[in-house]
Amino acid sequence: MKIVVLGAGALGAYFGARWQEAGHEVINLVREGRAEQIEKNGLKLHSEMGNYEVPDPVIARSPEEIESPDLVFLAVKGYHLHGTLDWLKALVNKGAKVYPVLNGMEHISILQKELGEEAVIGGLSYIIATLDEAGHVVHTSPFHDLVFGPLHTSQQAICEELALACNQANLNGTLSTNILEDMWKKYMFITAFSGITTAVNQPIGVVRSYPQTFRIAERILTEMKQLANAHHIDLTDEQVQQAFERLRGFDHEMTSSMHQDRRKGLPLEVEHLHGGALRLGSEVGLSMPYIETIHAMIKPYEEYQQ
Ligand SMILES: NC(=O)C1=CN([C@@H]2O[C@H](COP(=O)(O)OP(=O)(O)OC[C@H]3O[C@@H](n4cnc5c(N)ncnc54)[C@H](OP(=O)(O)O)[C@@H]3O)[C@@H](O)[C@H]2O)C=CC1
Ligand SMILES: CC(C)(CO)C(=O)C(=O)O
Repeated sequence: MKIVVLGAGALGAYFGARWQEAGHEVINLVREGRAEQIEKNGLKLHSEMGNYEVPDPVIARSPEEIESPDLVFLAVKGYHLHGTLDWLKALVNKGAKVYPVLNGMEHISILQKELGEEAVIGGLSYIIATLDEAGHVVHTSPFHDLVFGPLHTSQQAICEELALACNQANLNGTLSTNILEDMWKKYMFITAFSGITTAVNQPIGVVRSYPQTFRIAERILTEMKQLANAHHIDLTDEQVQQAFERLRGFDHEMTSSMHQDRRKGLPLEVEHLHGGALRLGSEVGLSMPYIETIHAMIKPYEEYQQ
């Protein structure tokens, strides 16, 4: 497959390198700063699942340099989504479908509105990855999972092609039969996990040792389940409990990517995740006091620089 990685940061560069390792054609469509970093330092993965250095990372600085793309793997932060729309439109006009892996849900309707419903595949990822000072990927989880599935009937073939590409690569790819439900399940989980760890500024083990604090995570899961139900997605109380058990089972030091960003003084995706949930709630007249409080607590750190 010919895959364009738009957002060749921690997650995008990781999966792009894995596809390239498996023999697929991968082009990193990047802005100037990242282009210079990759040209200077190369593209390396330091990974629990196997280190890898991309022999000749392919870089493009504009979609005009790219012919006949099959797929755009979109892995920017929520607050950078609008800045990618012109490049995405150019690539969709050249025939590409877009596979976004951003946490959250709001980006899907924005992308569908801007690019057309046929262009946007559903998707998500489970991985823990970050960039080091050289711009190399540091992958610290034993999982590196991609889930994707059609949001439009015309997308079955490209999803099957992607499933094949994932099978050939050193990663776990799943072609979902209900991608919307899978995305909402992750949205429910990440809103609670990133919300509580970022607001408290502690990893999950510390949160768990204060039952009254940990209970807030369960309340957020419940509010997200109600939100999903109000949007006709059939999440259940049992799935809330499974997500809560997952938080119970994490290692003491485990934390969310949003909390890692807070620790590094980087901008936070709170508006895309928690703000997005509140906007989706107000569309259906649902009040979500725990999410509203967590959103308000994290908001002052949104643009925080240490
Ligand atoms: N990291 C993780 O472990 C996980 C992340 N996610 C989700 O994946 C998404 C990406 O996260 P992550 O990889 O950590 O983020 P990073 O910040 O590491 O990478 C994002 C990249 O997007 C690039 N970018 C931003 N705007 C543009 C643009 N207009 N054109 C080209 N490139 C652009 C940035 O480059 P530049 O240097 O130019 O700013 C940066 O390299 C987020 O939504 C996150 O929630 C989900 C699961 C786990
Ligand atoms: C839950 C986790 C760690 C797994 O992908 C994640 O998505 C994040 O923290 O952003």
